[in-house]
Amino acid sequence: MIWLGNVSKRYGKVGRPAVDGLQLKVEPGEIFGFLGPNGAGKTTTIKMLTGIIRPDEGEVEVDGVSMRENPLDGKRRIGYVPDNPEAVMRLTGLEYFRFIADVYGVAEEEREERLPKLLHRFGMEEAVDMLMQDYSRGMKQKTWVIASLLHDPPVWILDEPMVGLDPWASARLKEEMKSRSTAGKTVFFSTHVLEVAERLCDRVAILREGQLVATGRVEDLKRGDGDQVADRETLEAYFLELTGS
Ligand SMILES: Nc1ncnc2c1ncn2[C@@H]1O[C@H](COP(=O)(O)OP(=O)(O)OP(=O)(O)O)[C@@H](O)[C@H]1O
Repeated sequence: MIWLGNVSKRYGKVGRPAVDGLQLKVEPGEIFGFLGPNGAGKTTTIKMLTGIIRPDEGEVEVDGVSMRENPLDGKRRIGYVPDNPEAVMRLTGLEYFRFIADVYGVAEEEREERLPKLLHRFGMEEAVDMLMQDYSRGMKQKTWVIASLLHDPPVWILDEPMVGLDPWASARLKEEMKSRSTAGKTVFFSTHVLEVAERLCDRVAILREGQLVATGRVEDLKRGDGDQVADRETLEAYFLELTGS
C-alpha cells in the first residue's frame, strides 16, 4: 500500500511547487501507472515516496508505515528502481548484489534462492562477473531491477523502468510486475509509454504541473462520464487532451 496525504514540494523560494497537494492511495495487488509530461513532478513524487527527499507538507505512508516517523522501516518495505541507473562503484554485478543484500539484511538462504532466479529472468547470469562500470545502459537498468527485488519488498517503485531495456527485457519486467501484483504486492511506476500503461495498469494517475488531473481505471478514463462522455480510442488521446496547454 502507498498513501500520499496532501503532499507538496517546492525546490526554490519562488515559482510553482514541483508537487502541489497530491492525494493518492494505491492498494496492495495493484499495478499503478504514474503519468505526466516532462517536468510534471513524477520523479519528485517518487523521491518523496522512497524517502530520498522530504515533503514540505503532507504525509507519506508505505505499507502502513509513516515515512516521517519511521523512515528506515518504511525504506525496508520498498524496492526502488531510479530513473538514472548510474553504476558509481567499481564492483562486479555479483559484488553489488551481495552488498545490497547485506544492506537489507537478506538471509543467506533467501539470497541463494532469489538471486539465481532473478539473474535468469533478466538474462544477467553471464554479466554478473563483469565490472558494472562496463555494463551497457540496459544492463545497468536490469541490475537495479534485480537489486530492488532481493529483499522481496511489499512495495515496488520504478521510475521510467522501460527506458534502455530491449523488448525481451521489457517483456520480462512486465511479467515480474504482473506476478508481484498477483502475489498481493504493490507496483507503482512512472512512464511515458502510454501503450504500456494502458495494457499493464489496474489504474493510472495523470499529473500536470505538480497536480493530479485524473486518476482511475484506464477504461473509465477513456470512456469519460457525465457531460464528459467521449469514448476515446486510446489513453494517449485522453492524456493529450488533459495535458495540452
Ligand atoms: N533538484 C531540483 N532542484 C530544482 N528544481 C528541480 C529539482 N528537481 C526537479 N526540479 C523541478 O521540479 C519540477 C518537476 O521535476 P520532476 O523531475 O519531478 O518531473 P518529472 O515529471 O519526473 O519529469 P520527466 O518526465 O521529465 O522526468 C521541474 O520543474 C523541475 O525543473
